[in-house]
Amino acid sequence: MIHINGGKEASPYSKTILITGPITRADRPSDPPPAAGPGVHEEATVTQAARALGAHRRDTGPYEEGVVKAFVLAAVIWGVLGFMAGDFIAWQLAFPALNFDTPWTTFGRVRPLHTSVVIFAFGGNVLLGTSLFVVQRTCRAALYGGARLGWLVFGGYQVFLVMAGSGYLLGITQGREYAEPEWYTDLVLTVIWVLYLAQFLGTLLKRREPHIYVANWFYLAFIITVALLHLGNNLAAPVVFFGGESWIKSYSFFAGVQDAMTQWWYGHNAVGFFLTAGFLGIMYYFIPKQAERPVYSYRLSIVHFWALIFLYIWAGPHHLHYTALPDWTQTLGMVFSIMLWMPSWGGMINGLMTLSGAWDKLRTDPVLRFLVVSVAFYGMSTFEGPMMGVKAVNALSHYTDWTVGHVHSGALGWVAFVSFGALYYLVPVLWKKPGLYSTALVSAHFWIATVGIVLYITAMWVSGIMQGLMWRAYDEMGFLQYSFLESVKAMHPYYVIRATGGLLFVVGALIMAYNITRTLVGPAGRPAPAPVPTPVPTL
Ligand code: HEM
Ligand code: HEM
Ligand SMILES: [Cu+2]
Repeated sequence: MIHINGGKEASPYSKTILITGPITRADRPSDPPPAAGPGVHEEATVTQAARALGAHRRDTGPYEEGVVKAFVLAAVIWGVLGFMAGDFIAWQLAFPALNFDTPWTTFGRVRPLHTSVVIFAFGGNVLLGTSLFVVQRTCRAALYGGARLGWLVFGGYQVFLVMAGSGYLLGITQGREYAEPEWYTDLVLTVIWVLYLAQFLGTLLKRREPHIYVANWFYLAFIITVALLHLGNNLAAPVVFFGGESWIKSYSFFAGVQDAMTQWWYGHNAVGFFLTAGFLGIMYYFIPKQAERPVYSYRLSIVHFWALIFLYIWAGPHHLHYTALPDWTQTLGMVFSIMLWMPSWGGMINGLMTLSGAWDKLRTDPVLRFLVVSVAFYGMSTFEGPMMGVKAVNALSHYTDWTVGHVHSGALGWVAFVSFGALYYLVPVLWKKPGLYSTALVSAHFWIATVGIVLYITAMWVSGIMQGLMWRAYDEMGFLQYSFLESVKAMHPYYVIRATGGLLFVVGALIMAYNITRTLVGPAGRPAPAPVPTPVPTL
């Protein structure tokens, strides 16, 4: 049934049609039949959620967008740099001469530079930018703390990134994966993160929309959990407090296997909350917006949220199978890894099925293609992950390139693709352009990057499994059949393929940077092709 404003679902938005029930053909004869599935039955929640999601259609209130623009541009710049660093180390693995025999350019230093730039600089700027955009729009409230706090968070975060990245190249590291910065850089991040939390939470609290849209739940879980992880993992004592050459060096509060577990509690949950929960927030806002459809099932999104955050926290020990970690802890990690498959696929289904009734848009809208394919990659890597969490499988995959392939199907296919989709969505909206400079270039980016990912991960599957099998092969006398060096040599062709795939990914990102730049500086921008008329019933 449809209530025009003034019906029993009294709404502050005049002239707004609020749809509180399943749309039937009788209501709007031109509409396609409602999509099947739980979505159409969750009347109250769906209406609230759809209202939160669509709030800004009616309200162009004074949102703080300057800082969001800055995050978007920073993400593009850091992204290109981080992908280039990744491809550089990929070529180094194929051709070691590229280490150039200087300490600053060796694999050992550039590798953490790569991981930190792509995760924290590219991914981080995407997350901070989109979260500050989404929370304002879905809460119908301007940023708490205003532009001043926003710019403080933005500037402070970039300072942290430069401090961390330059430290790696100079050889300053505490050697904890994905948490390499030393204590003084950690402290800077702590302050910035608290300010960011205050800004996000403050905006939530002053919301004018009663419902807290699910994307904000995911963002909030990301912000709070990353704070806890950061504090727990970085508990360390500087060796010398004042003066001396070693003032930057510190030692962890933990020792031995406890230290290993702390690191992987952090490392695993950095994947779960930085690379997953935050980006699911992006999925839940940008896919419905770009597809112009409501989320497939709002109820599933809530089950998805609680199941995911509850299960993720326990699976960290799968990074330490067959180590000194007690056996029961490893088994716990394995069991929770397998259970994680379910909420992950719940999320994937919710994202994909949001397109029900709008699949045809994939033909004409490459931005939506990025978003949807990212969810497919999310589904793939969250199937592969639980499988690799099984001890018997991990016995083969651990220490091999299979792990690196798994990482990048998540990182390139899911994290980077969903980010590209969000960035392409945001640029015309933020800069108030009729559309992107070129949809054809978005399509080119999509295909080039997709081929790049496929080359990357298939090469890693082959080389990873080959490594694992070569390392465990014995001859009839019981000796190892291959020396380590033989396995390294066997990897060479696959490293070349991976680096070529990486090059394609970089080319794609440069195309994006060009397209976005032309959109910003060019004449008002070429209008996007007229969208295929689609009914937008429940938004
Ligand atoms: C052009 C794109 C990229 C290329 C060519 C690339 C290449 C590489 C290479 C060669 C390594 C080292 C692998 C090893 O030690 O054997 C690596 C590690 C890593 N990269 Fe990338 N990368 C790219 C993009 C990304 C992105 C976008 C992310 C995250 C959002 C990412 C996250 C990581 C992580 C987490 C590792 C560490 C993996 C592990 O320890 O298992 N990479 N990358
Ligand atoms: C249900 C979800 C997932 C599970 C159960 C899972 C499980 C695993 C397992 C078992 C490993 C190998 C540990 C080892 O042998 O050292 C691993 C490594 C990794 N996974 Fe996942 N994974 C999941 C999803 C993802 C996603 C979506 C991403 C990226 C966005 C990701 C990023 C990583 C990274 C970066 C590593 C490498 C860590 C390192 O050794 O440096 N995972 N994961
Ligand atoms: Cu993990």
